Amino acid sequence: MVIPMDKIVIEHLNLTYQDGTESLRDVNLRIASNAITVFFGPAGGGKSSMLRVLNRLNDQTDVARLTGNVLLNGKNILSPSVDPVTLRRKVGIVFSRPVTLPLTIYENVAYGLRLMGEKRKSRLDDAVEQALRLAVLWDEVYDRLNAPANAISGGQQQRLCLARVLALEPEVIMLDEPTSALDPVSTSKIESLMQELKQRFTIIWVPHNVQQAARMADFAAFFLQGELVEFAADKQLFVYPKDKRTQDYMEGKFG
Ligand SMILES: Nc1ncnc2c1ncn2[C@@H]1O[C@H](COP(=O)(O)OP(=O)(O)OP(=O)(O)O)[C@@H](O)[C@H]1O
Repeated sequence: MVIPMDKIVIEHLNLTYQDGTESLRDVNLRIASNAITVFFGPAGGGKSSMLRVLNRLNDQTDVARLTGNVLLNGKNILSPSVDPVTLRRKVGIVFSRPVTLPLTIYENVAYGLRLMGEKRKSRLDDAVEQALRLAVLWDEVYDRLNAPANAISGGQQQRLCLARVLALEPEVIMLDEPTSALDPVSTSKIESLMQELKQRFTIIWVPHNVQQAARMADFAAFFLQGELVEFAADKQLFVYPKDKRTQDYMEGKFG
């Protein structure tokens, strides 16, 4: 049996926004590599805030206080010495609606690499193809790489966003309700794709409902009003929740 390694260790994390909202309170959590960890729970629980901490997107929002440690490969990413741009290459994010750039399919994937200074066409071509293949989109778009990105379907655009992240060779991929705007067929494609990609990456997934949480989870964390209420491996949390609040949420007693 392979024992999962901790990719990320979160210790005593507290986050308060400038308006006084305490969106995370003393969160302690270990995120395993080569696995899918789901963060689930009702709106306002702190899941998106947690993702934004993990790649320092919070640097650009109105955070009043952020304390605690977030260790990635043992190094505290909250330290001022960590460059957020470098961090965001290692910890990529896909949002709930596909946010494509008003560029061609090719340029959407090449964008981050060009920003990093890559100019060699052959390198860019290889990286674009490889990322599109990993995102299982290559066969659908290889003959129209110069078409505008918004000419493909919503499900394809979401995989394009994933390809854009993959082109930067990340270590962690975070997905914030990535299928909430997609039809069931596209949803199922993204779900099975991520089950494949977990062999190579650490994946954090905010599902859009409990059923998806249970389908996807190798580890599951239930967030409620800024608190990490419960965390468990496998599907345990969905079968035997220990906390009454987790159980009530899963039974639909509150939403
Ligand atoms: N920029 C901000 N300024 C002030 N409060 C914020 C900000 N962003 C989020 N919050 C608040 O922090 C709390 C946690 O929100 P967050 O978006 O992290 O939760 P969530 O579990 O992801 O919910 P959702 O599913 O609605 O996105 C909520 O009370 C929210 O209103």
